[in-house]
Amino acid sequence: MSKRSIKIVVTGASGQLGQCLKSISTNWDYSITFLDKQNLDITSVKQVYDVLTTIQPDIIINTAAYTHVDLAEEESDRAYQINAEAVNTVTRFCKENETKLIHISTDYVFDGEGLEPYTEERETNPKTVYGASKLAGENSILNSNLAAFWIIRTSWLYSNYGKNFYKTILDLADKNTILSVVNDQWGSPTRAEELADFILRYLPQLSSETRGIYHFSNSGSCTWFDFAKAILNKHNSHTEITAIKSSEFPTKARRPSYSVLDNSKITQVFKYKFKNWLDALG
Ligand SMILES: NC(=O)C1=CN([C@@H]2O[C@H](COP(=O)(O)OP(=O)(O)OC[C@H]3O[C@@H](n4cnc5c(N)ncnc54)[C@H](OP(=O)(O)O)[C@@H]3O)[C@@H](O)[C@H]2O)C=CC1
Ligand SMILES: Cc1cn([C@H]2C[C@H](O)[C@@H](COP(=O)(O)OP(=O)(O)O[C@H]3O[C@@H](C)C(=O)[C@@H](O)[C@H]3O)O2)c(=O)[nH]c1=O
Repeated sequence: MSKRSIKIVVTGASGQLGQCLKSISTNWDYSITFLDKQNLDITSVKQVYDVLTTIQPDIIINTAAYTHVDLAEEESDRAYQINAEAVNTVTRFCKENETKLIHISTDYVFDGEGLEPYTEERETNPKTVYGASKLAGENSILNSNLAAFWIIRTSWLYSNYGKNFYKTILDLADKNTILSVVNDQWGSPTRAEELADFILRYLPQLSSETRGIYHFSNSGSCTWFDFAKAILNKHNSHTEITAIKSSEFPTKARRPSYSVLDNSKITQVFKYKFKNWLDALG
């Protein structure tokens, strides 16, 4: 399949990753249709079939998701509808139409009790509704026996688009708030533009040979406190910041203490070189 002929649909197009994909899409010779929730609500089986049958994409990049980690604890049904049932519908469409699927998942599928980076083979054990609903989405793809799919688990995504920790910290700093940030949860911040670039650059290699789960995160690890400090540094902000324990920042959903992803499979399979998280922050 030549690059020019690849027809792609991006779901959840007005979200963070969707907007990153759109912002760099002109660098590529693909025919990409960006569909936000108004144009394609993935929880509507009829819309999924009507819209996608009309477009007949070669590849669907599913960035649509319910990502409100705390609210999901109260809106479990909605989280499962979007992150699990709708993923099942999209997967069914892909299977029936021989469409390839790139689906995005999360480090929160792990319980965070590990002490070393999580490989793709490691047992999952989500502790939050968000994580469990995303895992259910992964499982519907894995159980479908779809010929060509990538499930890309990423972590701590940030960019200038949408809502994310990076922007929240800058907003709080702007308001001159004294920041208190947890220093006992470890992970790997991942620049969303880098993930978007990886997806568009490597998608011609999506095939039955490369199908499977992949971990994509910038290399190295830090705590949310380290990340916040680096964000403030980058923006020459002198806002005061204190390291606190998770117990001092109670949230509805308990985040994993350690959710660093081992990204070496992508390096091995695609010869891809990840940036360190601090270098990626710039
Ligand atoms: N953000 C992060 O830190 C991380 C994200 N991920 C995963 O990466 C993917 C992209 O995340 P990100 O872009 O940051 O998330 P966003 O929340 O920014 O984007 C998700 C988009 O999906 C849309 N959406 C929600 N419900 C539906 C629906 N029924 N039909 C169609 N679209 C819908 C949302 O619209 P609306 O907001 O209007 O509901 C939103 O625009 C997700 O799968 C997420 O789970 C993984 C690890 C880290
Ligand atoms: C804003 C803020 C957060 N925190 C803590 C709360 C939490 O434990 C941690 C992260 O905060 P957030 O709620 O912004 O991040 P959170 O929504 O948990 O981010 C997650 O989003 C989902 C979608 C994913 O898939 C994950 O990879 C991850 O990126 O930092 C502070 O300690 N101080 C603060 O001022």
